[in-house]
Amino acid sequence: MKANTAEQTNLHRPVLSDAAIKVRDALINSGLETPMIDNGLTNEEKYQRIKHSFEDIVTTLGLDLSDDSLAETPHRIAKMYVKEIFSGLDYALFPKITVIENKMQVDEMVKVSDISFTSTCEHHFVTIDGLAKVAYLPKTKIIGLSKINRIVRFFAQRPQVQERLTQQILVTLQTLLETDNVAVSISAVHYCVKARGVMDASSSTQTTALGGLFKRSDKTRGEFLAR
Ligand SMILES: Nc1nc2c(ncn2[C@@H]2O[C@H](COP(=O)(O)OP(=O)(O)OP(=O)(O)O)[C@@H](O)[C@H]2O)c(=O)[nH]1
Ligand SMILES: [Zn+2]
Repeated sequence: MKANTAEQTNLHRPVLSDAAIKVRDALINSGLETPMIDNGLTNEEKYQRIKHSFEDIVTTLGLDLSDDSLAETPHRIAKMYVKEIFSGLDYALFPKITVIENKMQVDEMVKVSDISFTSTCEHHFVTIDGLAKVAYLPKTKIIGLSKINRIVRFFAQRPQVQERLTQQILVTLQTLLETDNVAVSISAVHYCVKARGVMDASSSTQTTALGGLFKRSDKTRGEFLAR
């Protein structure tokens, strides 16, 4: 679906930060971008269409949309999709990144553990509940710690597969920190495995993405993988 003219589309398009543009380009170039199409829709138009589609789904299931508990459900889902659980599809919402020069010449590992997130499985659109661990060896740049959590959350707010989420966080930090020496590990419970289908309530999935020294050096990898 195309908007009427390119100019009209651009009017609705917020300016992206330099960091968001760099990260988006790096993901496209590495083949790790989420498969997306440019349908030219504004967030308001997306909300309206999703709301309308969910009215259809709810009534097709035979539920009564005039019931006061259900009446607002299509609105709630549309709002949740666009503004909350899939908001990471919109690079205009990429977190403001604070990167500072490594004047203190830190060269030992910076590691952030137990970053909690929820995401959504792109095969079934149900919850993924996970913890991420992220580390890097500073080169010329140091990143504000909370920005690591925000980057994890941003990419989690998309329909995802865990392997891609892990790699997207890796490439994003490599791009912003200008070093290959980054590592990401995620442990997550997939509700498409737990709450439906095979109905396994106890399994979890571990994925790891390693760059530079984290891949090449047993010692660095060991230090990252240890708690
Ligand atoms: N590799 C990977 N697979 C995932 C992830 N999330 C869900 N899946 C799997 O995607 C697969 C989709 O398989 P299908 O056979 O097409 O779907 P299905 O019939 O609903 O499969 P079941 O879940 O086995 O009932 C399932 O095996 C899911 O467990 C993920 O993050 N990574
Ligand atoms: Zn799934």
